[in-house]
Amino acid sequence: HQDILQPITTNYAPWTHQPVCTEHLDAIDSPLCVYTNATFSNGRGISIFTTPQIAEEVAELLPLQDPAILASHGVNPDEGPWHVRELPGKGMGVLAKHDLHRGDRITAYTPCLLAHMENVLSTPEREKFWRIAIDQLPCHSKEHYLSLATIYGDPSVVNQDVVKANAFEMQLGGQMHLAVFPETSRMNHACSPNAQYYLEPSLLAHFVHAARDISKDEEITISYAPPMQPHRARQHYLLDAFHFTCTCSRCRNGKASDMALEEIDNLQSSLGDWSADSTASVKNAEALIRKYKEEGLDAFLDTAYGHAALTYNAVGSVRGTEKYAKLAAEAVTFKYGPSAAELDMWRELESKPQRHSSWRRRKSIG
Ligand SMILES: C[S@@+](CC[C@H](N)C(=O)[O-])C[C@H]1O[C@@H](n2cnc3c(N)ncnc32)[C@H](O)[C@@H]1O
Repeated sequence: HQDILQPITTNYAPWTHQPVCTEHLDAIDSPLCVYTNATFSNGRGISIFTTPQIAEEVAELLPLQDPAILASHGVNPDEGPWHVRELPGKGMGVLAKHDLHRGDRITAYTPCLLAHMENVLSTPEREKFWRIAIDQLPCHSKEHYLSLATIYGDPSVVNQDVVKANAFEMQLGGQMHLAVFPETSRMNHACSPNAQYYLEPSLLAHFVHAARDISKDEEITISYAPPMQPHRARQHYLLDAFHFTCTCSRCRNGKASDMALEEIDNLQSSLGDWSADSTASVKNAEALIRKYKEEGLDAFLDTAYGHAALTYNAVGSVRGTEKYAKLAAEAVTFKYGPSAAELDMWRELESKPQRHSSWRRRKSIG
């Protein structure tokens, strides 16, 4: 009975349970196994359904090697500047506990489930393994997971249903995985969201920051759908993937929002045209930023700020370049995280505008 009484052993370290595996799957040339660390991050726990090779890579990541690393990055706090409430027509939602400023961190959490994206297993087979993954989590995490929203409401596939309604995609070991972050899962969608998220796979974490100022008791929203797609395409995507009809401000005025997108598109084409007869101008760059803000697209301003930085540099304005390269870097950080590849370029442009290939390239245009 010793084994039964002590199911948690160190034999599989850092995993606390013996991995449970499928047979070899030819399509991915590997089995997939459930790996659980039930003590992860002060007993929050984490279960990963992935290949043995990727599990080895994950086991080497800092959060599994050094228990203090997540806390030092402010990940998995006990509480944050938000609370959950029932909202008319949306189920639960997340509201701001107090006023928030653009750039403030809202949530930072690790997932309780990470599952390799595949279409090899049958639905019942996948459910069997994902159920083991969730069952092996500490009680409070399992309960939290099973309390989340579902799409179909079919209890026989509840573990997949929760993933369908709540998962984000996270790249691990070169393969896409689905990740469920229970706290962040309560955030609803808006096509003009006031918050922006990014994933940091090296920390196994998901971060959300305010994309503009948010008032106390205002709902905190993120975008589930590509925000620059036309109204019909966004609606279609949300209905198909999440089974709801979006009634956000941009969707209530679908025609106006499509016209604004067209204007944005035209301005971006003009600013991206480096030929001699380009209509690019700093006036157009400023108009583009205004248009993004009017549409509530603050979370996606990196593109507009980037155009502005290059346009100001192209007419030899160091001040304009510095201002917008800095804002572009900041917007990129909110959207892709502090290790985003584009950051170096904007920082370089901000510190040495004259060295950039765009310097005075349109010196005749004002
Ligand atoms: C990730 S969950 C968001 C939290 C969810 N409202 C809850 O009660 O847990 C996704 C589900 O929330 C609902 N939802 C999200 N955004 C919505 C919106 N803008 N309008 C209506 N329902 C929404 C949909 O049912 C969707 O499938």
